[in-house]
Amino acid sequence: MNPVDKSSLSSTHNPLGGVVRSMAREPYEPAAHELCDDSYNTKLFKFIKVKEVPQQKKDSTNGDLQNFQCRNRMVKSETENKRRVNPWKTWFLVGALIVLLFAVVFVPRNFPNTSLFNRIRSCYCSQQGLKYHGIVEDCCCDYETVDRINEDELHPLLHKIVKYPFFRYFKVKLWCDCPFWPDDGMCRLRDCSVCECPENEFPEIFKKSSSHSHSSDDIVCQEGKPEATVDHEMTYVNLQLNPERYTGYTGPSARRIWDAIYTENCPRYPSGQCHEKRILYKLISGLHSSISIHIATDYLVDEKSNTWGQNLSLLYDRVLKYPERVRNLYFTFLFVLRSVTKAADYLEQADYDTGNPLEDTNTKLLMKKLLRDGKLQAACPKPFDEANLWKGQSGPELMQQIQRQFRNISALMDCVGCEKCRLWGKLQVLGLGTALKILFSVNGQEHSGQTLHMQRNEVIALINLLHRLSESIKFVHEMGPSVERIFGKQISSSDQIS
Ligand SMILES: Cc1cc2nc3c(=O)[nH]c(=O)nc-3n(C[C@H](O)[C@H](O)[C@H](O)COP(=O)(O)OP(=O)(O)OC[C@H]3O[C@@H](n4cnc5c(N)ncnc54)[C@H](O)[C@@H]3O)c2cc1C
Repeated sequence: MNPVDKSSLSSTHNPLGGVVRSMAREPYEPAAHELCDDSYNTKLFKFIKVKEVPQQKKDSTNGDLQNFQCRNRMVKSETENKRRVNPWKTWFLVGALIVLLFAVVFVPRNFPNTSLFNRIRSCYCSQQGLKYHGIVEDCCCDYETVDRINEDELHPLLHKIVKYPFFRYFKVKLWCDCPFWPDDGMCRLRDCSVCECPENEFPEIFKKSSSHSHSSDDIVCQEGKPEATVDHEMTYVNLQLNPERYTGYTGPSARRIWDAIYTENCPRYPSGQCHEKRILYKLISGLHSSISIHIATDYLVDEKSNTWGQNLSLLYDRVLKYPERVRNLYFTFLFVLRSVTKAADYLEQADYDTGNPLEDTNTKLLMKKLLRDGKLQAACPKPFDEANLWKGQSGPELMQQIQRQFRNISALMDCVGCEKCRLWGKLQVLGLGTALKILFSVNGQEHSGQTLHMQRNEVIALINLLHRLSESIKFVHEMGPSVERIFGKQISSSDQIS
């Protein structure tokens, strides 16, 4: 071989911006990457062979390059020999590779609760710096799975379902007296008020009572005064026209209600206390987070020009800054999701008739898809395990205590001083109550031994609540990390200044 012309060593740039190296080389001492780049085989060659090439050969007459090529050939042929001699080794390696691939790709996707893989995954996630990873507390599903399944399956389905007539008309008694204190709430925005449906808008069939598989709705004012239960006070509201969003309802009135809920009806038991006691607090806190998230995502950013948009600092200040509130949101979502899947047989058979055959058939089909979703069942078969709750000697007593507290919380919704907040407050509290009722039931039996039964309004509330929570989870998952980076930094740098 001719001596190498150094000018031919020059590198050129390829059109994609990478560097293309000339083939010619200087007399050879092989570059590190040529002998041991990260390819497994090259390392194998190096390991097996380099020692066995006699040193004199390297320095012999044909020069280093030939030496290297020769050495490489030798290494290869040696390896090939070894392969020929021992084919089991190759098969063993291929087998190991397949098992590894199976373990990394298939098992975690299909058996997300396999503890070994959860551990591997949580290690991986903590390396990625994710704040929420591992199993959602007291639940049977991890954060990553919830995010994935919500984004791919649940949210798109729920988003369609709630638009169908059956789910978009909610029957509500918006004006009841507050049973605890004189009404004090005043909402300053026009957006506080609810636009009620005209008589001819909501499905005729809803007006007729119990000719359906759902029993007729029996809505009384929560303070339980029968004289207040006059049907003309009932209102049908089109939820699609009255979205949950910022209303300007704030100050002492709103604060008083949250305080009453937390301090009197679902105190925050220290962790370590029996988890039945903490459940109600976590459910309400998760719901509170979701309400705050909806305020933040649909906010009146400029009152003068009536411009609506996102308020990310509010999202951070009220929810993201407190990881416990985010965790409670995931908990509440899984709790409600479990109640929906537990009641799957009932909900699948339910009558979604609104007098519009095409839309009603679609509602039924989508509900079936939601209830029997294969990916959900594979990834998170039992989002929450209620089997161990309310057991033991104090079980029945605890259950009654929660029911009592929950009735009080429902009654407090009549004290919410803003119509639209009251509408969504009542709907979501009814949804939570329905979820509890389903999970209190054993094998579809309510406690008196009666078969589980749901009113139409309860089904509407349950599914709309699940949709609200699903939307909040989606938003936190998509926006959370960047909002935390921006606002978390601002806070820590202002902490440093002060
Ligand atoms: C039932 C209900 C429905 C409402 N719906 C709407 C609505 O649709 N649109 C609207 O604009 N306003 C709504 N509001 C008002 C809204 O929730 C706030 O009360 C209001 O915006 C004032 O917020 P704040 O900053 O004072 O904190 P608030 O949200 O009122 O919180 C009060 C206190 O509760 C604690 N807290 C806050 N979040 C959590 C949590 N996730 N878990 C545990 N503790 C928590 C904190 O100590 C906080 O200081 C509603 C209020 C109620 C009671």
